[in-house]
Amino acid sequence: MLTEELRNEAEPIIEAIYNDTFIQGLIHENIEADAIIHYLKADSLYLKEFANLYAMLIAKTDSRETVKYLLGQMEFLLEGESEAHAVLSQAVGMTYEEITDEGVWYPSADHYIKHMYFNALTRENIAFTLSAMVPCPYVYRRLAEKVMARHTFEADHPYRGWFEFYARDMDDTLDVMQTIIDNEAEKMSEDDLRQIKRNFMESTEHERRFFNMAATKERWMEVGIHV
Ligand SMILES: Cc1ncc(CN)c(N)n1
Repeated sequence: MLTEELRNEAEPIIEAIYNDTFIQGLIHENIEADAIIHYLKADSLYLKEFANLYAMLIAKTDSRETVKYLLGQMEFLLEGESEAHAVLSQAVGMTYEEITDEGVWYPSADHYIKHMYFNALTRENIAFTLSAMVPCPYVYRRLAEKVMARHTFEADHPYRGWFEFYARDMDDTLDVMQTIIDNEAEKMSEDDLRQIKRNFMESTEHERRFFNMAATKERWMEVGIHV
């Protein structure tokens, strides 16, 4: 199936994310507090836009079942993955609200989100946007699986809860998204299939860039334009 092929092709990028500074910093508890704060400021806005994208897809589908699924996903996102974010904000000794009362819009997060909006705004078939959205739950679950398989965390490890949150089955999310994509892919032209694949692989790389954006505390050059 198409999504199985995509998951296999994404594996080396996810392995690279595992070896990059941010995840290694969480595992070895030597990540800078500023990098975590940078991540949370960006991620709070990212999740808000992700919920908006689900809303756009609701308007495009005529399947009641898909509408119910998308609404459920919005609900979950509007919780903002608070459990995972709480682990990180606790580790830096601040509340999530303090850190994210002004979320900040950094270049790599901007690129990732606009990649998804481009598909939502130019394609009627929701499979195109979903193929750009599915690496969001998939990469995090695959990363957490790798970490939990390779490391044993003490009960008091500050980031254990973060990995456990994402290792916990997001199966229903992923299965539904992947089923919709695989079903739509059956009827697609070669060109459209290439676009579906590009969307998925680019978003997988955007996930890597997002973590590196936080690790390097990436900002816009023109500070006057952005906070
Ligand atoms: C950028 C990003 N990608 C994925 C996730 C996990 N849903 C997240 N919280 N943030």
